[in-house]
Amino acid sequence: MKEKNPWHTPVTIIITVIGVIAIVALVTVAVLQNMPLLQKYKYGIVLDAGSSHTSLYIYEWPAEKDNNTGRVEQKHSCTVDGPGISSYASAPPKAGESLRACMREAEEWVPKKRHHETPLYLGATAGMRLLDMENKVVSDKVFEAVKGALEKSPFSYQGARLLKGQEEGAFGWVTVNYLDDRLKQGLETTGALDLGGASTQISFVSDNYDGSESPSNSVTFRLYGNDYTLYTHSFLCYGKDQAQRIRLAEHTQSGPKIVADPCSHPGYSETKKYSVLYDSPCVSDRKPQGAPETFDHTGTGNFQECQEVVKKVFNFTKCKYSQCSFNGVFQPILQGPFGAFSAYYFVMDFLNLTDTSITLEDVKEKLKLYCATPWSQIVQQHPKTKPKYLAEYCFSGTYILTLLIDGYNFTSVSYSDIRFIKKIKGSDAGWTLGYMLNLTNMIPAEAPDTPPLPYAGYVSIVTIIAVLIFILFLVSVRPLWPHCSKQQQIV
Ligand SMILES: Nc1ccn([C@@H]2O[C@H](COP(=O)(O)OP(=O)(O)O)[C@@H](O)[C@H]2O)c(=O)n1
Ligand SMILES: [Ca+2]
Repeated sequence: MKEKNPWHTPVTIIITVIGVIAIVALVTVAVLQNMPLLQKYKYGIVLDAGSSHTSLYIYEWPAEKDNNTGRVEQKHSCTVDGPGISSYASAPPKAGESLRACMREAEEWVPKKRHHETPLYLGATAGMRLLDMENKVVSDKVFEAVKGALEKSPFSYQGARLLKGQEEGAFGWVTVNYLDDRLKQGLETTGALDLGGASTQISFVSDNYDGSESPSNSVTFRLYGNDYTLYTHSFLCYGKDQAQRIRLAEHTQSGPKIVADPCSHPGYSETKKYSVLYDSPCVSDRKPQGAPETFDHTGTGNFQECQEVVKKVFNFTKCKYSQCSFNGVFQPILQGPFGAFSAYYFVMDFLNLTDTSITLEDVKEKLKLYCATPWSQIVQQHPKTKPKYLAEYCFSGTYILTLLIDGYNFTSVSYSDIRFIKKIKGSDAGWTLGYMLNLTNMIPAEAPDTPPLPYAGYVSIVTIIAVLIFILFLVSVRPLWPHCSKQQQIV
């Protein structure tokens, strides 16, 4: 008669069932507890009130990772119809109204339940800096109008203010390096070159610059545990639209009726008003006395002569520092790769010159041919581009080369370190993202604590260990298994 082991059936079954349930529960709890929360997103909105136009940017990031890195992305952008807010000096309320369509668009892009917690910022740059210098009362009225419009939105309005040139340069640098993932990884940084309509910024880190020479050009950051001393400078009036005015002011000092301009195409001819040309603090003190009301702006299309005229916009004579860029402004030795965005990109893209593997000599040759092309041909080749913009690419291309080479001291070798960029990983290069990251404290000073294992590795290890424990357990209770009991009996 078989002797029945009183332990083996009910006990092993119960132990096994409890063991399985315990392991499943352990793994489930561990996995659920540490699982990234369902992907919920947060949003931030920044309006870039530039001299020529206003753009609205919506940024998005996973809700549980406010403090983490490389995750903020541009979700949408909207270009405000009409000119920049500084152009509404004679009718400030219209500056506020102009923002309405883009604000509505933003309401559609940001999920309704996030509206009230979405920070909304407006930063104004050189157009408003000039208006502020010209007429503070009017610039305050324009700010009041845009504030009124933004306060009415369902978002969490955080203020509309004039950015300092230094902030504009530094936040452009933060944007470029954040998007390139250079800050978190502590890699060599990329310099930032921003060309606007009314001002231009250059920002870079140089081993030769510790901030002691010309401290007003230094901005220090501690980001992800790394210290940076950034050199930055903003040249007011050296955006391409104001530089164009300064250059034409050179031509019109004697108040002529006809201006033969080497930076305009042969056959170009347009009647322009002296009062409009000189309506800017960048040139208003040079307005010729007794000039006629208008002048005929005609083109001769000569690149070399255009270069000569453009060079006169810069003052290279005085420098009280160890070295300067221009106008007596300190600049350390250029270092590292550079990203050139905004109008640098728009102009070079139009001229098919964004590829910097094209040598500087070839770039000049191409520009020479372009400037010499008759205006009628240019208009015919670009039927969709507004003639107002089309008329200026020869000047703008020449200005960009002169600013880079003669102004900032790029050489035919270091020119190839420049990348002309519009976007990095889907987000526009510009100061807005860096501005928002700073104001929302989204870049920590110290490197964030990261879990020692990635999530998938953690789940795998918990599962493997649990299964191993279970197998060990089964092996340890093996003598209680039915067939083992039998074998013991036979022996
Ligand atoms: N599609 C575009 C958009 C802007 N732009 C130019 O890019 C510049 C942008 O300057 P901005 O409005 O940001 O002016 P700032 O306040 O930065 O000086 C202006 O000169 C525009 O004419 C362009 O050339 N093509
Ligand atoms: Ca700008």
